[in-house]
Amino acid sequence: MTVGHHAPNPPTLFSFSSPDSLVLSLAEFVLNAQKEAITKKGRFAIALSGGSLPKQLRGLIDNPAVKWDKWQVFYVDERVVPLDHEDSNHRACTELLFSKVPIPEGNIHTIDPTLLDDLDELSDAYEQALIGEFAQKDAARFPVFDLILLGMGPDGHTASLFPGHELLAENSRWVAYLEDSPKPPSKRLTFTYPVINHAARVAFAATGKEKAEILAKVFDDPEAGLPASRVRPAYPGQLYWFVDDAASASVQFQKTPFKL
Ligand SMILES: O=C1O[C@H](COP(=O)(O)O)[C@@H](O)[C@H](O)[C@H]1O
Repeated sequence: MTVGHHAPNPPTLFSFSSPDSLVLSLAEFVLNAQKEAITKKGRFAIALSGGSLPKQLRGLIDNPAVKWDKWQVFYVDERVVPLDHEDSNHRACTELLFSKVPIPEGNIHTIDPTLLDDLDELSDAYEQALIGEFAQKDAARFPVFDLILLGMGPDGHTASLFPGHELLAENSRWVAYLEDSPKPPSKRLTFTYPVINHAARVAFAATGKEKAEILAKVFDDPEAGLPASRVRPAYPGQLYWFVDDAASASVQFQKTPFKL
């Protein structure tokens, strides 16, 4: 990727009147990213969030166009709990998506559940898994995911990057941990902005009127520096938002009719 001196591309905001149209369009969008990635590189590197995101991916289930064997899946953030714990993002993605599709287990990169007692080791090991997938880390290089899918909490957090937290300023580590998450559980691992903002495409999915006030702030007051506003993929990366009309009701920023 040539980052150069270009300003980041502006975000594209898609707002849908029904949950089903959002889900179907998001599936179409993921498939388009998958096709482009497989054509170029023979595999599709994608990172998923937890929270409400996994259920928005149900349009991929029973979809014959998905090349599951080509997917390499990482988690944007993960709670430091066993993989079958009810708070685990991996568990949520497995229950709502992976258990229903033929993805090879080895293509899903979870945190190492044997390292839950040592957060340094746990985050280093996850960073090593990224390095293994994306070649050697050096000062000038970052992993370039084909697609990173994010959610946004009602406080404007994304991944496990929370308003006012020191990790918002992390600019060298790819994976970091926190022990003071304001949203339980308190111990978490998260991709940092250097990873999120070097993806080829980043897409948020956020729905419901409880997200309306914060979504307006993210779009119309980006200087406030909310975690979700700080997602600005480096050029030529693209940023998309898939929201419903309830969430976008107060946003002044221009909405775009969905098309690929
Ligand atoms: O704690 C988390 O929250 C965010 C947002 O969740 P949502 O339920 O409001 O969509 C999520 O994206 C992240 O992966 C998760 O760990």
